[in-house]
Amino acid sequence: MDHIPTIDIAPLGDASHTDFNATVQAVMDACTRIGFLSITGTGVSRDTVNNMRTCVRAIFDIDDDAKWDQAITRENYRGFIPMGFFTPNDGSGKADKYEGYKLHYQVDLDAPIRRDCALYGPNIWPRHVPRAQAVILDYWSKLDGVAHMLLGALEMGLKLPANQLRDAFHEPMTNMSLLHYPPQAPDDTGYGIHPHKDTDALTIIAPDPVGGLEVQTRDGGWITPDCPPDGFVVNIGDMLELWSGGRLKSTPHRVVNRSGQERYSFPYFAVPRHDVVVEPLLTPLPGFDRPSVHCGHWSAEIWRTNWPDETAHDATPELGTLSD
Ligand SMILES: O=C(O)CCC(=O)C(=O)O
Ligand SMILES: [Fe+2]
Repeated sequence: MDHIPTIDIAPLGDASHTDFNATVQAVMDACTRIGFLSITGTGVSRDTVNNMRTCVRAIFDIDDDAKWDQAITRENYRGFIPMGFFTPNDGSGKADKYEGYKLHYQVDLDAPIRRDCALYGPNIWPRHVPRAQAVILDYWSKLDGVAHMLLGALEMGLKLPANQLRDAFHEPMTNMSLLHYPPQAPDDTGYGIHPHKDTDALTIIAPDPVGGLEVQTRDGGWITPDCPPDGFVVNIGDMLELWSGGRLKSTPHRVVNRSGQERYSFPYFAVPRHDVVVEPLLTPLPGFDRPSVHCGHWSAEIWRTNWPDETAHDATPELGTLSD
């Protein structure tokens, strides 16, 4: 059976560490086999994560009416995402059972990069939780560091030139979703989040102790990552799969909240800069044949096709679907 390993990544912080190469290899094995791993030794404290979880809970703890005037719009995919907004494109019509709050890499309104890509900009910070901006940006910068370390290990494991991946993440389109999943009744056949693959490069999640994340194995079963309380779950998204010519695996996963408790999650999605074109950096594995992805166009398509009345163009990248 496939297995999601727990790896202490502390040795990655020091190239002369005796366990450096073994840690790179362990990360590679996980990413090439199941595409998921749990990590410890990140240097991100339990207090940082708990602080973030408390903040996320407070953000959702207001009346629905107040959420609507800080909600996402077609022009700006930032702010509250109402419960039931996202439905899977499998025709089942069953909406996912979560509400969200969308955040993107923070830049000022007058930042030069906005002249090249208008998707960049300031976030909508929740008015009712004044500390949210500081707490979230602190968490975000710590996860930037963790992502950087993992990307360095993958460069080494894939035998790419140093910084080839990491250089794509200056002024990135990295984003976060704050998520609240109400408990689902035992006989509820729906999902918190329906089975999907992540469309980004790399996702990092501090799992809610109430559980609920499930990962598909190669034989079609579902397993739950084992993650220590101070750990994070990491998974490869479609962009790293594409960069690696199919070596690193983007694996379907889903959320079902049968805990009887409220579940809060705040995935960090590492996405390269707008002008990066993701295409294989190595000869693709036999049978791996995917079109390249322009990060800015791809992000614009995600923003547009979020809306139920917008349909994908022929040119919409086939990322994140379970059909390919
Ligand atoms: O909430 C989680 O644990 C997973 C969320 C997820 O898979 C996603 O937002 O892509
Ligand atoms: Fe996901």
